Amino acid sequence: MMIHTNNYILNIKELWDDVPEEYLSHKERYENAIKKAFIVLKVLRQLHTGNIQITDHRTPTNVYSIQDGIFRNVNPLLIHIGLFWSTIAAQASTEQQAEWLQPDSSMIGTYVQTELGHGSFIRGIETTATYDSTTDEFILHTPRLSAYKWWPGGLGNTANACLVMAQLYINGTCHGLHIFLAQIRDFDTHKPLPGIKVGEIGPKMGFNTADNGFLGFDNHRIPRTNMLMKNVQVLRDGTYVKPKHDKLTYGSMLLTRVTLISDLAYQLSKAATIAVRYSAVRRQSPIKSNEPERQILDFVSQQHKLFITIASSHVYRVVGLWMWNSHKRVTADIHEGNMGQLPELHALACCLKAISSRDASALVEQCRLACGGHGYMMASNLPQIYAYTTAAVTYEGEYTVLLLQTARYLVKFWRLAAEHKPLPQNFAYFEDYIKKNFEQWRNSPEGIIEGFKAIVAGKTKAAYDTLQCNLRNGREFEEAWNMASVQLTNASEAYARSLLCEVFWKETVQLSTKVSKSLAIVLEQLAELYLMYWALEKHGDLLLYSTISRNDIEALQSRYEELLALIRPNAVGLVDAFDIRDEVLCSTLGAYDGRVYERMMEEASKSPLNEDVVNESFHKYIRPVTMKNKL
Ligand SMILES: CC/C=C\C/C=C\C/C=C\C/C=C\C/C=C\CCCC(=O)SCCNC(=O)CCNC(=O)[C@H](O)C(C)(C)COP(=O)(O)OP(=O)(O)OC[C@H]1O[C@@H](n2cnc3c(N)ncnc32)[C@H](O)[C@@H]1OP(=O)(O)O
Ligand SMILES: Cc1cc2nc3c(=O)[nH]c(=O)nc-3n(C[C@H](O)[C@H](O)[C@H](O)COP(=O)(O)OP(=O)(O)OC[C@H]3O[C@@H](n4cnc5c(N)ncnc54)[C@H](O)[C@@H]3O)c2cc1C
Repeated sequence: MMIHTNNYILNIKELWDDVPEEYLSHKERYENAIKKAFIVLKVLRQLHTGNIQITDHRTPTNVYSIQDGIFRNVNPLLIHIGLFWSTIAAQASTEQQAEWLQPDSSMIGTYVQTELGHGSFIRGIETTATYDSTTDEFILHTPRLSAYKWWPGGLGNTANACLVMAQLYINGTCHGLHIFLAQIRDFDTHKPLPGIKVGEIGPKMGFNTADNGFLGFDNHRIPRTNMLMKNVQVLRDGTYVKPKHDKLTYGSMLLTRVTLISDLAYQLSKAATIAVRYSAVRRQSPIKSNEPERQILDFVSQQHKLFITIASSHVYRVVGLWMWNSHKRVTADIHEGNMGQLPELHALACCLKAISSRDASALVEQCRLACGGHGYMMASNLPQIYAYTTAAVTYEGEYTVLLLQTARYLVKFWRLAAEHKPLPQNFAYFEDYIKKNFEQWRNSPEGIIEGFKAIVAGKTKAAYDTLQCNLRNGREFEEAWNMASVQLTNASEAYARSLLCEVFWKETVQLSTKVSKSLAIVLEQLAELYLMYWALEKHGDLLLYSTISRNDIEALQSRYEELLALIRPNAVGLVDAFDIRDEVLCSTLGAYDGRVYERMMEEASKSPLNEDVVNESFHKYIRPVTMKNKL
């Protein structure tokens, strides 16, 4: 069968709600979401097996973006689709993949890593997998309360299998963290298997249909062949065959961090679409007293809030794709046994995941605030987008923890520079900074990129010097590192920003040669706006570490304001170009037709509190008090 994905899915009636999700209980929400999840899964499986083919020349990610509208919240199978299968595909041996990756598999899985006691510091994970050579099995065990798995999406009620991260023990020796496939519920009855304690963790700020769960093992046995064995093996006699790199087990986190950058770009484009369209419809106060009230989009301060969101969505789309391609390249190298590029990819993924999630949640919130009171309504969908986006600052590697990973990488290169050892080309600017080869400031995108590199060098130097000073004062390395950690995270953040500016500008300039002149102008305006915005935000750092002057900053401010005016006529066109359907935006404020007030009234009429003209609580609680007072 040939289908157009959007039309096909939009026509599946059971996927679309009559009653807004906010009015359902926690349990009803899950049940509604799981019904839809299995309809979506069926479509994905049909696409995968080729039973249905799409005519819109896109990939299953098309289904992924439409699902934001279907679920409004989160697909309870997100981790099953996004992490369970991809981890098996990346880390299981060919034989294991042949057995487990069947399109008609009974397994509904999840990725079970975090515990009540440990999330960031995964070496501290306490769940054990002990090899029993007499039976050729691993025994999974939760030794204490803090070792209970806590958080995995889909675990609460849905999954019947999972990939568990546990400490591997063979003959009393701990070999560190490894991944094991464990069945946790009966495929037929769905009851937890003996030795399994599993449940749901309760309501959260968002992700309320994600079915996050807890899990404990009481000496639960699984076959030896259930350890994921592509990169590392345990043989029948208990021999441990080491991986080529001991962090290959962490590969799923790396991949998800890379994927997330593009997902956050998409969330930003949704928020920008809602806020810009609303700002074109909403009129509030005249600019000159004798004129009619103006669209709030005409206020320059409103443009300042919104155009950076449009630009940031483009930045993360471009950089997300750039990282995706790097990941593909490095993975191919790893297949060939070359691990050389893995540390760089890890360092980039860490800081870019951290900054993209932090930027995205701040900008989504900025869009919500830019919609005034109406942005506070659930029906605007901005609160839900915020709750979804801000979770990404924490999951898949907490913000600060990831920035500190990138700092390790920066400090290594700074040490090389300080010791006058050869540096890779992309860190040659460290040497320039040490030799005080400062470029004359240029008020241009290229000049700003150079300025950001000077900030990275200056902040890495400051962090490194503090670290050395702490060491000289007799501190042990880890303690000295902790004492310098504020400066270290600052250096990482600056590094991420310089990468974002450089990659976005270079890719935009390249893209501009391939599109029409009029489109190229707008794309370059957006890219320039992004660079100017951040140069102004970080002007204090530029003054500290580059050769910028006060006059240069004033000139940047003028150019920035000029860019806001240049982008204003295209603002609505730019968000329309994100091409997000009303059914996906789910917003009274952001629909294409601009019927904001009509939609708000229509949505309000769905409130159960409007079902009765007089709510029965009046008779029970209000009247006895108010009537008594009258007497
Ligand atoms: C229809 C649907 C279709 C598609 C969907 C597709 C995609 C989905 C898209 C988006 C997903 C959206 C939503 C998902 C929602 C929720 C998902 C949430 C899932 C989770 O949260 S899973 C749990 C994640 N947990 C973490 O991330 C924990 C964070 N902690 C760590 O990663 C590590 O502990 C650490 C990196 C902080 C430190 O590790 P360590 O202590 O073992 O290591 P050291 O600090 O000692 O470092 C040693 C050395 O190793 C290097 N290193 C560390 N990690 C890696 C790595 N991953 N790769 C390579 N190298 C690594 C480190 O740099 C050190 O090197 P050095 O040379 O010594 O400096
Ligand atoms: C919505 C959601 C979905 C999730 N889904 C899954 C899932 O499917 N599977 C799964 O396994 N997990 C999942 N998680 C768990 C998630 O990965 C962890 O919460 C995350 O990795 C952070 O770990 P933590 O909660 O232990 O935070 P902590 O590490 O306890 O962080 C608390 C504070 O301590 C600071 N801190 C911690 N260590 C350091 C350090 N070394 N240096 C400096 N500061 C430090 C942090 O910066 C932070 O400020 C999910 C979480 C959420 C919120």
